[in-house]
Amino acid sequence: MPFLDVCFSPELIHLYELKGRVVVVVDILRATSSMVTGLAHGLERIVPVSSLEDCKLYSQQGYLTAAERDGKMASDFDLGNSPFSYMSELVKGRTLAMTTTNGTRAIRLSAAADKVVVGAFLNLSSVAAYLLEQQKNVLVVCAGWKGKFNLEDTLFAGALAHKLQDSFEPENDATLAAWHLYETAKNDLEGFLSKASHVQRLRNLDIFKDITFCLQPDVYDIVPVMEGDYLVPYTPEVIKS
Ligand SMILES: O=C(O)[C@H](CS(=O)(=O)O)OP(=O)(O)O
Ligand SMILES: [Mg+2]
Repeated sequence: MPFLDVCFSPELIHLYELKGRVVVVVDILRATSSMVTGLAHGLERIVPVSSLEDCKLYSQQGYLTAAERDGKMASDFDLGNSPFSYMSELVKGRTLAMTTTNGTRAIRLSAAADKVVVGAFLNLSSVAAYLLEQQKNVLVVCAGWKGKFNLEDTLFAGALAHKLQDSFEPENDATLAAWHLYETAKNDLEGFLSKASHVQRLRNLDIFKDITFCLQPDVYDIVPVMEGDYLVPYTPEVIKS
């Protein structure tokens, strides 16, 4: 049986052998939830970039651009980091260059993996189906917050471990911890997260509906998969049928 492991912060990623694994990068609030939403609403592809400067260069090439720092949309870009802005007609058929505080960095740090995909509660079952298709060891990389642990990404890792419990073996205590945390929280994710740091940070910015939206399971059936420099949408066969 393949293994499922969890890396609680991008700062710990150097401890893991990425080669031979599928990495699932998760940033529930809000980067990976927004990526899934955008690709499900017709974005053609997304290039995750690390810096605001690099993102700006893409705009000179005619790309749509999205940039967020400290929860706020950076000025002079087309989109921020709210999933609701990724539902607009503006995204259809376009390529997006995107940079966020935590999520896009975690994706770039995972590049050495055999495959890098993007997970969120919004596409939880599709990510599980994709991993069943691949049959390789999995590492869930939690984007966390500025190098620190967060609850919401760990809950996603636990939810995925629950979904895959008959087909993937927990590699160590990190997976077991995420599994138990999700077991405790699963009946009321939003209530469980009410004191979580980033939930409070977003509330202080008057961002409420994003939190509720990002915690919904299985709204979309696509999995963003990294192909070269771009995330493109993929729908697993079992989800299609
Ligand atoms: O926009 C977000 O939700 C966060 C902002 S931050 O963590 O407060 O800087 O960015 P993300 O990269 O999606 O974690
Ligand atoms: Mg985040």
